[in-house]
Amino acid sequence: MKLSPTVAAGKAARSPGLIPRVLRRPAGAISLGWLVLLTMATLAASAVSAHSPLDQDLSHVLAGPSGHHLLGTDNLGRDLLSRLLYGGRSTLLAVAEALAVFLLIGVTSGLAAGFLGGWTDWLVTRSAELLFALPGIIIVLVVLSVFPGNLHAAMITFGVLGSPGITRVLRSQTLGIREELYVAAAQVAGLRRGQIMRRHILPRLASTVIVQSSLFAAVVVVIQAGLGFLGLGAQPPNPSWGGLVADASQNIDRAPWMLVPTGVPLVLTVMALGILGDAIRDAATENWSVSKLREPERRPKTRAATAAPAPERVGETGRPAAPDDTDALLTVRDLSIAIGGTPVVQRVSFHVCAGETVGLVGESGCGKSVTSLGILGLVPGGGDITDGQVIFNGADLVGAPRALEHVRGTGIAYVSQEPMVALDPTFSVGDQLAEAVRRHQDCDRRAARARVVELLRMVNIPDPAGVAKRYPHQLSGGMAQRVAIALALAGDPELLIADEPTTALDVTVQAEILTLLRTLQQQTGMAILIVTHDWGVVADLCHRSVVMYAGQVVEQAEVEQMFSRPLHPYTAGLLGANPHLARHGEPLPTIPGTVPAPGNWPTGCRFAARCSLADDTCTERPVQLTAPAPDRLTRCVHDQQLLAEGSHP
Ligand SMILES: Nc1ncnc2c1ncn2[C@@H]1O[C@H](COP(=O)(O)OP(=O)(O)OP(=O)(O)O)[C@@H](O)[C@H]1O
Repeated sequence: MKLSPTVAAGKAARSPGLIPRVLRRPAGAISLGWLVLLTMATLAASAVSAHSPLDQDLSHVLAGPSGHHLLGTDNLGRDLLSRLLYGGRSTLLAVAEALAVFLLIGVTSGLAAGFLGGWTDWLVTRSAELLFALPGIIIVLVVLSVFPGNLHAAMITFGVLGSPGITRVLRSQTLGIREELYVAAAQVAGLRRGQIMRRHILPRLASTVIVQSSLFAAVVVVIQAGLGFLGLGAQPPNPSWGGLVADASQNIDRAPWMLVPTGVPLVLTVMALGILGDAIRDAATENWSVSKLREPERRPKTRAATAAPAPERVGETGRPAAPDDTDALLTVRDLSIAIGGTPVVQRVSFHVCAGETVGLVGESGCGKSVTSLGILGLVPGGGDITDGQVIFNGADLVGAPRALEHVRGTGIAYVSQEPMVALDPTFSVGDQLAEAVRRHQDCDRRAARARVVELLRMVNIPDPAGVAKRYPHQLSGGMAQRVAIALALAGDPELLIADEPTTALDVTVQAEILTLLRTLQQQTGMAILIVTHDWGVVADLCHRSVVMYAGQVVEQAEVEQMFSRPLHPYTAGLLGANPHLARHGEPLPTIPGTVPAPGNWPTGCRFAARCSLADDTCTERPVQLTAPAPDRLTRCVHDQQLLAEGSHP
């Protein structure tokens, strides 16, 4: 599965914080400075101006600025500075009211629609479209005609009518975040949906919320001033910014100066809110550029097998025979999965027994990751399980969200191929682990912290207390994978699904992680389903292996048997392409052709186009799995021939 790299940079954006980064921008600093100054001045109006906004001095009407009246007076001799500041209070109150409603509705509905999908999404999207279609300002005028002079009602109405804007933005952002693996990891760990939205998605939306709020506040200031100008705001003699502009425009012939103290603050405030929104957006995104991402410790896939222990070690440990699936901890039975209506996994069956390690092997795109996520009810790309069963400890998890909630984290844990993406960038390692520990154990903060250190020690992290304080972006790839494993262990799972846990790691680190998994399995007795394309990993860790090709299981066997006598030409081809078997100076053997894409699967054997044994019988009809020998399953019409020949890679 391919993953977005953006999350890895998330925490990088925290240092330094958002406010210092906004202040580093001159436009941001000036805008914020103006808004803070204005807010403080309006709140402390009585201290800033010695005059009351209602006091009339008919001997000084329409006067210009003077020591006594710093901004002059209006046509009734009232102090303009005082009226401006007191009028600002009603503007601030209007902004606060409209913004509160705007955020309450917009954030809640956008988050819920994007994360929950389904009918919630449908309802929210349709409601937003309906609100968008309404003529906002006319509705506000109607409200004011029903509740004359009631600015609170007008602003609450305006907040409701403005909310679809932020709802749509947050919904689409949440749709993207929902697909990221750390959200899947939080689900796997058993977090409830409300907790995931609040703790893992909302923080990622914070900068968007601030930007949208700032832009909406600018609109509210304009609307509130407009209503005041029309005489629909604060009733005379109470001051309002719109009313002041109206007074100034009526006296423009006699006292043009009056427009300056009444109009300029309004214009500056609207501009400051707009510019501040831009500055916050720029500051929030500056550390998210891909160029600033820490390069993951990548390596070409072929080198993995070179570094991994050689297949000759198979069988050294005296592994058990293929167990009967009636004792299985996990039984996947005829599992079919479709994404966007296209089948990507078809009638996949296998099982994993307690304490056993099973390898799910195949080329890229064969459906290994989708199958392993499907087990946990987390099919990517909005896909669905269309058929089959996933039986864990006797209970079918398909279409059973409650059972899944109980199983995730404690029954089955998941470690992904991209640990940096699986960890939430907005929380420290210690916080994430402590959250997982407290979810699974009834313990206080202190006990959770102690358990965090113990877990980090279990995965061989040096200085566990120090590492607990770090954020994911401060970890190396190997360390992040150890933390991801520690997170998975927090619920003492019976089964760990590890999806290519070493793919994104450096060669030396890969071997350490594999050793760690083996040690942890010995210590805890948990079963492991490991998704891999690397025979070295299979040889080193697995008891049995399940080979997938083009969405189907094509062979299953005990690892020793599969290595010594593959009963499917695809398995034989994959084993033959093992870099360990390459002769010096000769090109690495490969299987010609590529895996057919979902939607383009042929009717007969899906491997036929690449198979040297293929004949007409292969392409006539779908090939069924057969058991040509005890504990062996293969999907090949030439199974008896392969068995008789004792095919070797
Ligand atoms: N989010 C998604 N949206 C659409 N299609 C997807 C999505 N994830 C996987 N698929 C499709 O499902 C099929 C199986 O993908 P899957 O990731 O399970 O393969 P894989 O065997 O695990 O390969 P890899 O090792 O590259 O992850 C592929 O054809 C892929 O295109």
